[in-house]
Amino acid sequence: MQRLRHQYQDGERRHVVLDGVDVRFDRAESVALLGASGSGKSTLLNLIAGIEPPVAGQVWVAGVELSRLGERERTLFRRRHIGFIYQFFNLIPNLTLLENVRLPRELNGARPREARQLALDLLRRVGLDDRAGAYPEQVSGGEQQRVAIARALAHRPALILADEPTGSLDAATGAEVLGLLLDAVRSDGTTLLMVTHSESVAEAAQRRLRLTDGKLVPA
Ligand SMILES: Nc1ncnc2c1ncn2[C@@H]1O[C@H](COP(=O)(O)OP(=O)(O)OP(=O)(O)O)[C@@H](O)[C@H]1O
Repeated sequence: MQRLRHQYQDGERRHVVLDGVDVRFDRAESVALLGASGSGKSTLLNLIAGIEPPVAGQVWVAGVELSRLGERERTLFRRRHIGFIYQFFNLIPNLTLLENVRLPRELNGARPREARQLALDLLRRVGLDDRAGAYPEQVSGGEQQRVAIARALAHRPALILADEPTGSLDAATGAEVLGLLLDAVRSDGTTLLMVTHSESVAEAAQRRLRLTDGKLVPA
């Protein structure tokens, strides 16, 4: 990302959230993003995902500068190259765990059999292949987050954006979920950028950055 700037209009006032953010993430790197509430962490993730275009500056992901893409292309790009993990899992409630995990692969055009096999492999990897036919509400929060990780990995993304992935889990379950994410970084060469308020989660990442006054600084 280069000289990223973003602001929101608040009536007459301009609220500058990002004020010249320059950063580069490498393959197979895990980065924790810290910052006070309202410092712009979610805004930064949205810009990196191409959900919102920055007011100024450039975002490059997997060799592509996102502002060169139209909105539909950005959606396809996101589906292909970025995995998302949220604090509250965001699984689709009326799909089974297996169906949740196979969906991204199918949206990217994989054959149903291939998508199913990969989804089963991923559920095995997070230790939940025996619950493949269950629905999200039938499993615990930690298990739902493990499924969300399997889902985020299904299309082999270059980048995983995780917004407080352990924020709603107890310490032991959070540590387990974090371990799975870091495994993906090591074994798949994925880049992981995760927002966290937890110092212990941040300590587990290779690099720690803090958003403060619109700038990104080492933490
Ligand atoms: N769509 C919007 N319109 C106007 N202001 C916004 C919008 N989205 C965010 N903001 C403002 O921009 C600032 C940064 O918000 P953002 O959600 O990125 O912070 P955050 O660091 O993720 O906070 P938290 O840790 O509480 O989730 C906040 O002051 C917020 O009120």
